[in-house]
Amino acid sequence: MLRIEGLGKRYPHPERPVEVFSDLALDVPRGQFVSLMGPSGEGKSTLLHLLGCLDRPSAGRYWLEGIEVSGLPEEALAAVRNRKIGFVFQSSHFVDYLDLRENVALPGFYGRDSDMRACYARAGQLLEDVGLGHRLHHRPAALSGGERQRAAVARALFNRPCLVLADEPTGNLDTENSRLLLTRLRELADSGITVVMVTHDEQAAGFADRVIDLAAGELRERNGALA
Ligand SMILES: Nc1ncnc2c1ncn2[C@@H]1O[C@H](COP(=O)(O)OP(=O)(O)OP(=O)(O)O)[C@@H](O)[C@H]1O
Repeated sequence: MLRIEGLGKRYPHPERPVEVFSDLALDVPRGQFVSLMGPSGEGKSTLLHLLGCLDRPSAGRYWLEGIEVSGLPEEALAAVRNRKIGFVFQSSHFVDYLDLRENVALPGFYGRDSDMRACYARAGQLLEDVGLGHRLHHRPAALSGGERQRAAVARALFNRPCLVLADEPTGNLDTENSRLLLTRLRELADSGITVVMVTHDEQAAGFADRVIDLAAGELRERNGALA
């Protein structure tokens, strides 16, 4: 479902370019939940950005659902990003003057689906699925951190992505809110959506099917095998 080969990323700098990694390989089947761990500064977020088509690799190739996205022009890449990938970050930002349901429906207004009633119905259902059905008309600022992160998952799912990328999604959450969020990510994977999550938290990683460390420019499976 997701495959990278010889993937490299170098951030340019006039004096000292930063070579984060130069040759990563990884294969993730559909519906697998992968936790990406490893020491700080080794390139986990960088890799997640590449997988999310938010940035381009300096070397190597990337396929998503059989399409080589690393070779696509900017417009096509943006279409892949919008249609196939959902994002959840450590601190999720919402549009303050829109209510929760409008925020979750927002990706639909930019996309193919311009039927606003259908968009709102879908947003409402997604919020219901994360236990926020009673907060549809609340402003994002009125929500707790845990509720906001769950709403972020609802928003990430709006365009029916095949891949959800999460960068330390439980970083600011307590144990119970982390559990709720991770349970939802687990359910997504079980329903066939591929999930890649960066985390520093061993307990969070335990919700995944597979734990991979990124260190010293290499991806290494927790069982010791090279990814
Ligand atoms: N835009 C940039 N320009 C230059 N260097 C960058 C840029 N973004 C990241 N880096 C560097 O790339 C390396 C990897 O950063 P990245 O944020 O991917 O690591 P990480 O493993 O996610 O770290 P952490 O666990 O602390 O979040 C770091 O040395 C960082 O300083």
